[in-house]
Amino acid sequence: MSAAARSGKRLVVIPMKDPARAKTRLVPTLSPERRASLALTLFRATVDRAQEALALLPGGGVEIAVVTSSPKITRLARAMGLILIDEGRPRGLSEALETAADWAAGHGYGAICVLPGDLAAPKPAELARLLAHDLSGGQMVLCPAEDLGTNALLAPLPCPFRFAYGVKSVVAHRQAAEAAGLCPVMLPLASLRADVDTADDLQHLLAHQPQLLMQEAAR
Ligand SMILES: Nc1nc2c(ncn2[C@@H]2O[C@H](COP(=O)(O)OP(=O)(O)OP(=O)(O)O)[C@@H](O)[C@H]2O)c(=O)[nH]1
Ligand SMILES: O=C(O)[C@H](O)COP(=O)(O)O
Repeated sequence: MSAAARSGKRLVVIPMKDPARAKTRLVPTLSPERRASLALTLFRATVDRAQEALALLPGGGVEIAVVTSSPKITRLARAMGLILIDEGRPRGLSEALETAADWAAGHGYGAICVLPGDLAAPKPAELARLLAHDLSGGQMVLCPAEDLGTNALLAPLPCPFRFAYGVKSVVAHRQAAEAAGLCPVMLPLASLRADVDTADDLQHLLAHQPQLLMQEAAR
């Protein structure tokens, strides 16, 4: 497909570390094997939900990519039929996403939607609502996490501000987008408020989505 034909298209980008280096906040709670397994479970669940969301959208204007430096995630993403973006040497989440946004702009996509790979249970209908959001009038969209992280972001390409993932990043992203002349819209989607970072998040997942962890054990 030519760049011109893609300009109305949107790219969902899921950033993913190597599972062996992931979920370090759970070091006191889980063994290295279980941390890696949890990271993979959450990644697969996020991809599945994103694929279900795409099926709800008419017209096929959205594709899914993974940005990673991990050989294991590269193999898995290929097997899942996803677009692969090589982040090169790992330099952090915002830098990996800058690489992905540059790649997407260079390949003619008109907008990027960043979804972290550790969302516990995003609802496909809510993801579809985000992915279909109108970006006319310079809008961009932020879905805040409970802890004021950024659990989803939809921005036009080329992206006129730099990513600022980290503590209270939704505030930083809002300010950066405004400073770049965009109009940030806060979209507090209920199923995108939680990700799985801490032992408390994991307890919540076990209490409310035990089937997610059982599916992985059965693989
Ligand atoms: N490609 C890429 N993805 C990253 C990087 N850092 C974090 N991620 C991904 O971004 C999402 C949110 O990551 P974090 O919560 O910051 O990291 P985590 O490994 O899940 O957990 P912690 O180690 O406890 O911070 C997850 O899908 C991570 O795999 C990075 O440097 N490169
Ligand atoms: O800005 C953020 O949301 C975080 O850096 C990435 O998400 P998490 O650490 O809350 O998973």
